[in-house]
This record gives sequence, structure tokens and C-alpha cells, in this order.
Amino acid sequence: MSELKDLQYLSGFGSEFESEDPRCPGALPQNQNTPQKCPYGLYAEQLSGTAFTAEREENRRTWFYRIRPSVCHRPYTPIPSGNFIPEWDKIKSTPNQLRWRPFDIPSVATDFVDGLNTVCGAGDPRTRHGCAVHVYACNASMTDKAFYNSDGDLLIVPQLGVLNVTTEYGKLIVKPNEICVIQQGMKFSVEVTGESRGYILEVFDGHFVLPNLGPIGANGLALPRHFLTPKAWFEDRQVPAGYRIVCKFQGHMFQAIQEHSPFDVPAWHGNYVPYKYDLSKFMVINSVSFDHCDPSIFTVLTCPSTKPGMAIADFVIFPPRWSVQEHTFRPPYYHRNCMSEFMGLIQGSYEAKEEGFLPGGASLHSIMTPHGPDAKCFNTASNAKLIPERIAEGTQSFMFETSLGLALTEWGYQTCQKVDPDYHKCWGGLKKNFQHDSPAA
Ligand SMILES: O=C(O)Cc1cc(O)ccc1O
Ligand SMILES: [Fe+2]
Repeated sequence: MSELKDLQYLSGFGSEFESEDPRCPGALPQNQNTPQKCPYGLYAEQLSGTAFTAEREENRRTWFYRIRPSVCHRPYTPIPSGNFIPEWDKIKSTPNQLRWRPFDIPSVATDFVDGLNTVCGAGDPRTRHGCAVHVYACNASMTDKAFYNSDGDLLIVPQLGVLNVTTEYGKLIVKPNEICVIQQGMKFSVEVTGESRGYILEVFDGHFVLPNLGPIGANGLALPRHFLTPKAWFEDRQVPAGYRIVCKFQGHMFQAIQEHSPFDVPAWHGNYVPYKYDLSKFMVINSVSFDHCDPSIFTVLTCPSTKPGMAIADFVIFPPRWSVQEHTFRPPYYHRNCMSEFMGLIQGSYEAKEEGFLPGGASLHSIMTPHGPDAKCFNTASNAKLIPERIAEGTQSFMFETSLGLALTEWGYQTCQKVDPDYHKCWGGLKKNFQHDSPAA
């Protein structure tokens, strides 16, 4: 494997970056984007992440200075899409609470792309509206193979195994408890060192942004400087046997062969970039008096819809923290939500479900489906002494929360064989405690 230790990154969110591989000083044109002849005989190529005319705050594009333009490839041909496919209209949806046991890791050699499986989703990549939830499970590196997604952005949440990600912008190492976002059109290749598994949120509408902070003020939650973007790194490598560029286009997989590595960018500048973020850096804000805050207080990134405050998808985490609320039932409340809640567990356990919800597994509570703490959690938390308490040291669960109605794929509901038929029983022990003659405090 290539040298992936001690990487250095550019820091900031939504910034205008520029980067040159130190092996090619001066590769970046200084005064314009498209000189008649670029330094070192490079080709200039723009990657647009928003419409040319998008408002200035939202406008995203990057200029690559590369050895060959990306167009130097043979025609695309369809390849099997496997279980990585937006077919969520094949089976009838269910409003039931769903929980998945940890997803299997293949026993045969499988790379990151071949190990992608779609669990549920909504909308349509053609009309550029919707989102999808995938899991990946793999054990082999992608060799002479890169992937890009025409349909939207991928927010990748590793749960097991380190992802060594090479992109056109340079390299990223992404470990469990970190996430990375690879946006629409960005080519990347993943090397792994062993069994690897994780979750992916794909959004078709637009890009992830940091949530507004409102009364929190200028600082808090995920801090912009903790978002890390690769520094330029390139290889000038011929691959006569063929380098495979795989893409998902309108929900289907295609491949184009070329005779060189696509990671041939000695310099780039722009604000349309891949990035990673370490979840342990999240500045947790919560109630220090009483009651349970809505989980939106833990939003790391949000992909907004056109309706203010109503996301296509939020990425929310439940990090280790102090719990100090007085005269309060501290765990999550019972509720019914107008949003869909897909949850996964990276490590440790989740306070509302100490049992049954396991690292590498998942749950889905659909729009208006009742859910909340299991009976054991209710009984324990209702009687606990309310001293300041550290919640779930070393834990990290997360939620993909969407305003869209997530529907299941055949793989998610049946083929994966991980749906736990007994999930509903975790609420079975909730007793009637009503005592008419003793009103609550
Ligand atoms: O359902 C869940 O476990 C997620 C969740 C957590 C919380 O603290 C409040 C509401 C909520 O939906
Ligand atoms: Fe919930």
C-alpha cells in the first residue's frame, strides 16, 4: 500500500483552497484559470458542483491542473449494479419499527464499490431530489479502479476498518469515528487493510452545509476548522491493462476504461472539495437545567431542502457527554416524528437501547411511527439518582434524519437477512403506571 501515514490536510469548511504537489512547484496558474498553455504542459479542467449561476455563497467549483483531461477514456458501458441500486419501489413499505443486526462482511474478496448495498431511500436521482442510505462491507482494496457518483454526494461513516481514500485532490485517511464527504462527480479509490464496514448517506438535491447556530452564537457544534481537505498529490502512471472508472449514473453502474491513473492532478484550486471530520471534535451543547433537547442540537451537517429548517437529510451524532438535567427523564423521549430516522452505531451502545442495537447494525423509525426508549431504559432512567453522569463513554451512534419517506429496497428488507423480527418486543415490558390518586409532580 502507498504511504498513507501522517498526512497533512487543508483545514476549513466551504473555503477557497489552493494546493500544489511539492514535486511540481508553480503548477498552479497564478493570475487566471485557463492560460493558453498551463505550467508543466498540464490541462485545465473545471469540476462544477453547482450551476454556473448559483448564488455566490452557494457557488462551488474547482479547477484541476492535470496531466490528461478526464475526457481521455473509452466509452462507458453498463456493468451490474448489484445491490447498490435505487430500487425502493419494488417491495411494499412498512411503517413498522425496524432494527437490523450487524450487516455481514463478505467472506470472498470484495472491494468498497462492490461491497455497496442500498438499504432504503426516497426520490429519484434523475430529478435530483431525494436521498438514499447504503451500507458498505468489504475486505479488499480497489486496484486500478476509481469510482464517482453522478447522482449526488456521499457522506461516508466508517464503523469498522480504516479507509485510505485517494481522490483527484489528494489523499484522506478516514478512521471509525471520523466521516468523509465525497461530493458529486469527485473520483476516488478506496484501499482497506482488512474487514471494513460502514454507512453512507447519499443526497441527490444539493450539498451538505454546517447548520446555522442561531442563539448558540458564533461557536459551537462542528467547528469549520476541523474539516480537513486533502493536499494535492498525483501519480503519473500508465496502466496499459486498463484503469477502470466506475460511475453511478441515474441509479445504474457504468464503467469506462482508460490507460492511465485518474489521480494525475499536480495542482488544483477551488471550493468544491472532499473533506473529512473527526466526530470526537464535536462541541456538544445540551440542556444544563432540565428536560431533553431535541436531537437537532447534535447536527454535524445538513443538506437543506427549499423549505427553511426542513432538511433533505441531517447527519446527527450522539457523542459522549455529561448529562446533568435535574428532575428530568434524561434519555430520549417517546415520540412520533414527521421525519424518517435511520440510525447506526459506530461504537459502544446507545442510551435508549442498551441491548439489541449493535455496532454495525441499524434501525429505522419511519414517519409518524412511534418509538422511544426500551422498557429497561425507561425503568432505569425513571428511578435513577440524577447526579451528573457521563453518558456512554466511548460511544458513538448517529442518525440520518430526512423529511422524506424512506422506503426499503429488497436487499434492505429481505436479502440481507438482518432484520430483527423481535425488535418490537423491546417495548413490550412497558407497564401501565397510572395512579389516579397520585398526580405526577
Ligand atoms: O429516536 C431516537 O432514538 C433518536 C432521538 C434521540 C433523541 O435524543 C431525541 C429524539 C430522537 O428521535
Ligand atoms: Fe426518534
